Amino acid sequence: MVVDAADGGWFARNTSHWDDWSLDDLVAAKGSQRVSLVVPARNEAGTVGDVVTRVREALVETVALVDEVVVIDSDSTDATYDVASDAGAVVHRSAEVRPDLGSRRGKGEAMWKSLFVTTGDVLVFMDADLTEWDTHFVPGLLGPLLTRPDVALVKGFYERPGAEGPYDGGRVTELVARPLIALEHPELAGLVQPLAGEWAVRRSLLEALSVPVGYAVELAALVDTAALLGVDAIAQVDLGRRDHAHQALLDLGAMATQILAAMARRRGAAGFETGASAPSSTSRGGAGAPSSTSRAVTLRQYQPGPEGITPVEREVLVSERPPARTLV
Ligand SMILES: O=c1ccn([C@@H]2O[C@H](COP(=O)(O)OP(=O)(O)O[C@H]3O[C@H](CO)[C@@H](O)[C@H](O)[C@H]3O)[C@@H](O)[C@H]2O)c(=O)[nH]1
Ligand SMILES: O=C(O)[C@H](O)COP(=O)(O)O
Repeated sequence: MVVDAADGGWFARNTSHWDDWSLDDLVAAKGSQRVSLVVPARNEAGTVGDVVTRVREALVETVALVDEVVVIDSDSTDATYDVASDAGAVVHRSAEVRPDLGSRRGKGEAMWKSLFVTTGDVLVFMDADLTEWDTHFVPGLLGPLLTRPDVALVKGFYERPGAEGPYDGGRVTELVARPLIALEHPELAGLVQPLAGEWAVRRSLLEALSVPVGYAVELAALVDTAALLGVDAIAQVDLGRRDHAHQALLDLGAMATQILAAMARRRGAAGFETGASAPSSTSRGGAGAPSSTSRAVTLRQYQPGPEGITPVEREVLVSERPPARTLV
């Protein structure tokens, strides 16, 4: 096992395997705590039903480890809501949760909104677009949280088939997240999959964190947890193997922009201080709600067109929601 000096031995202290605990152990350790599985989903009608059905059968009906399966429908235009509902999930449209707080586009927004409609002391997040996975992901993620009071956030990791082989972390992971960690947060270098969408967190922690509305939610949660509680409040679990739907390269450019913006904000970079607009950005007022300034960066990319290379611009939201506990 590799123990990276950069992480101060964190990997060796805080890495487990999903079958280190039996389901019986976990149900006993859970006691009176409540566990919510939260699945943020945008246009995932093809896969969300399978995720919900299998988790319900294995972990709600057969064993009482999960108390509720909640899908947050993130502005889907397909049948995600109905498919998830038919599979037995409690489904909420992100935009309809706490409408007084306004609505933003993005996965982080859906996860933040889940805090207002779930009852769990512990929240487990899982992507809705999984194509290779199993229900042991959920107990695996709960293991350290239910058995170690010092742990507040647990990340999953897995083999994931990619262009570079089974340990390819993913394009944004390898080209953006790991370099950022090496440069600015070496204490997190032991995280095998820092961007994994499969993670678990105590409600008390997530309610204390600022949450980027888009794809920076994962890296921001790690950085902020380490700052708030120390890096040993984070653990990780080997979940085996996972595959998912892959985004196009240009879409991942938007994801990378969101992650870079969240890290720029955390280092207090010019233009990203709290209360400031991002440079080269448009700022739009947001329905008068608290935390309502919606910030966007213009990302210019290029695509071939009939008359040659054509610029294509997209507005990438880089807003963050404030700690939910400040809004109750
Ligand atoms: O606006 C959105 C976009 C996505 N999703 C859902 O979020 C999950 C993950 O989204 P996806 O587009 O599949 O992300 P990936 O390209 O796979 O990105 C990886 O890396 C991201 C950055 O850290 C993480 O947020 C993801 O969970 C992780 O799977 C899926 O269930 C989506 O339906 C939303 O709910 N709202
Ligand atoms: O983790 C990542 O970098 C993103 O999820 C992209 O993954 P992919 O390159 O496997 O699509």
